[in-house]
Amino acid sequence: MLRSQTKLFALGKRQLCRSMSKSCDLTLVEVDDKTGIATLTMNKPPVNSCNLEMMRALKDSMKQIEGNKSRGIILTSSNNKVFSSGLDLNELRNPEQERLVAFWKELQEMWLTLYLSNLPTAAAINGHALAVGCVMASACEYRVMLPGFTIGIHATKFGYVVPPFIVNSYLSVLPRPVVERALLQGKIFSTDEAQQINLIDEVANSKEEALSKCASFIGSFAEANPVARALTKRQLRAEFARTLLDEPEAELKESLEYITSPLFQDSLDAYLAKLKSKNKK
Ligand SMILES: CCCCC/C=C\C/C=C\CC/C=C/CC(=O)SCCNC(=O)CCNC(=O)[C@H](O)C(C)(C)COP(=O)(O)OP(=O)(O)OC[C@H]1O[C@@H](n2cnc3c(N)ncnc32)[C@H](O)[C@@H]1OP(=O)(O)O
Repeated sequence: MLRSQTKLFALGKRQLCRSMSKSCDLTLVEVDDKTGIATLTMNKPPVNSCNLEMMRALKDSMKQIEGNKSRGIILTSSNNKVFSSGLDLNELRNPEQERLVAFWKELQEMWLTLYLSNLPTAAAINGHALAVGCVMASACEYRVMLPGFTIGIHATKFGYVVPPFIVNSYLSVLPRPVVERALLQGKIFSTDEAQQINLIDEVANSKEEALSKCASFIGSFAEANPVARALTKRQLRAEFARTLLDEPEAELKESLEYITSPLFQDSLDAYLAKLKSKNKK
């Protein structure tokens, strides 16, 4: 995509600058003037983990793209090894109640905004997509992945119960028996395995090729009336979004109780220690 053909803007600046000093643009949005397709790039070093500010930036960017009358959204990463490492586990560890409430509500809203977007959505998965990273890719309508990476929801492997809307994200892409086995095993798929079970739609050999394949998918709706398309999509997806649309407070309460339980905190401590020790060896 040529720089001259794109409009570039960034969100999350103010939020990030309050809590971190490393970088100031959590998300980047480029709109191709010719196609009208927006590329939404996750840009939170080192591994695009989703903390409160990141999810807010993602949600705000998606709303801004919808408001700008773009023709579609391609979600991707500025990191060429990691699409997203999922929720920022530090947000869940010994959380301060008020921040945890804001964090979980933001997760609910970010997921709903992406899952029910009026626009065609596609993910150019140019790195590992783990847990909520996989959930975000699954919430899109189309997925193109680069070889040599992994994708999946491995929560049960490290002792976490999978929330219903995360189950639904998988169910909107994969058949129920496949979802059941994958979630219960905490299975992480290679690019090839993901293609075999249709968790991803295509494999591309470079990020440029992945973006181009995503753009072609979005272009395939050129003949569809955007309003009719959006309302039909909402109808098709409403069932899986029902819990969060109708009873977000109940889902929040259940999740908060679970996250703050000693059982959850103990397994999180052990998991984080394992993750950190990897880099000390
Ligand atoms: C009864 C009813 C209950 C209903 C249930 C309700 C609620 C349940 C609540 C929660 C359920 C569980 C939900 C889970 C969703 C999630 O998304 S949890 C996130 C899971 N993600 C992971 O496990 C990914 C772990 N990361 C990796 O495997 C690797 O980092 C990587 C992505 C493959 C990249 O590897 P790479 O070698 O490039 O990088 P490093 O490993 O060196 O990482 C760099 C740096 O970043 C830290 N880090 C990585 N991932 C995270 C993360 N997700 N959160 C926080 N920090 C992360 C890592 O520790 C390194 O830090 P450093 O050593 O200090 O440099």
